[in-house]
Amino acid sequence: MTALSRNIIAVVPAAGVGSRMQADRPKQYLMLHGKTVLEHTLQRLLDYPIIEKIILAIAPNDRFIGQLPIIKHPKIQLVQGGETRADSVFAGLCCIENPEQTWALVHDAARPCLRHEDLDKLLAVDDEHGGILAIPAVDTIKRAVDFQRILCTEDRSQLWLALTPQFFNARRLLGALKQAKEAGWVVTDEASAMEFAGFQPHLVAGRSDNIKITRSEDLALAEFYLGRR
Ligand SMILES: Nc1ccn([C@@H]2O[C@H](COP(=O)(O)OP(=O)(O)OP(=O)(O)O)[C@@H](O)[C@H]2O)c(=O)n1
Ligand SMILES: C[C@](O)(CO)[C@H](O)COP(=O)(O)O
Repeated sequence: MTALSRNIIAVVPAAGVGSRMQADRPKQYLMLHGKTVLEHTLQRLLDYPIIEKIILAIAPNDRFIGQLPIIKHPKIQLVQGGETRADSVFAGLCCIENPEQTWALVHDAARPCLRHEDLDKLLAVDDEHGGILAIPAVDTIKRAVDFQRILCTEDRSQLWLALTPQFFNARRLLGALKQAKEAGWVVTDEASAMEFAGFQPHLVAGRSDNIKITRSEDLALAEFYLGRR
């Protein structure tokens, strides 16, 4: 299948509670430059023309989404998320009408600083393995024992930190997520399900400012990054 013949649909998991943020609301609804984190993320995807549709997975009890005018955009479809991030992604993928001909671009709602230059690089991937944005490890990495004592230092020359978006043929990803769940395999990103299914996704070097807003100290950094051209 050539890159030109495939449809591209974004799936945005946004059904988390943001427990590590310890805020008064889920972190995707915290404000940066007068807009919610989710609005920033959605706008980055809406502004990238070859993304045909955005399937947004939200929590069943989400009481904030209705306050965001952006969700009225014709390209955005809401779906109920699940217990885990992988469940939310799976629910979004199930809304794709033609998964054989569609590639899913899965991107965390909590990563609002995504740049189109990284999407250009990631969307060049079009083989069965798919690919993810990632950054090579730049710090020394330690493996710990139970009481946070150093067990050993890892060889970081082949270690990368996975980001999102992660980009896969939707039918293959649906099958991989189903297979991993049935086997009780813990899936923290889409690539780990694809790996479990025997694929070796490409690592596409991305920008280190594509941060995931996780803890309170990440907000100021995200605000700084969003303020830059
Ligand atoms: N059941 C879940 C859990 C997470 N997510 C989404 O997956 C992304 C990455 O997850 P994470 O950063 O862990 O978000 P939370 O689960 O909300 O954070 P925490 O683990 O601190 O509770 C977020 O956009 C989050 O909204 C989701 O759609 N469904
Ligand atoms: C998908 C991800 O952002 C890749 O690094 C990460 O695995 C999400 O982890 P989280 O604990 O659900 O934030």
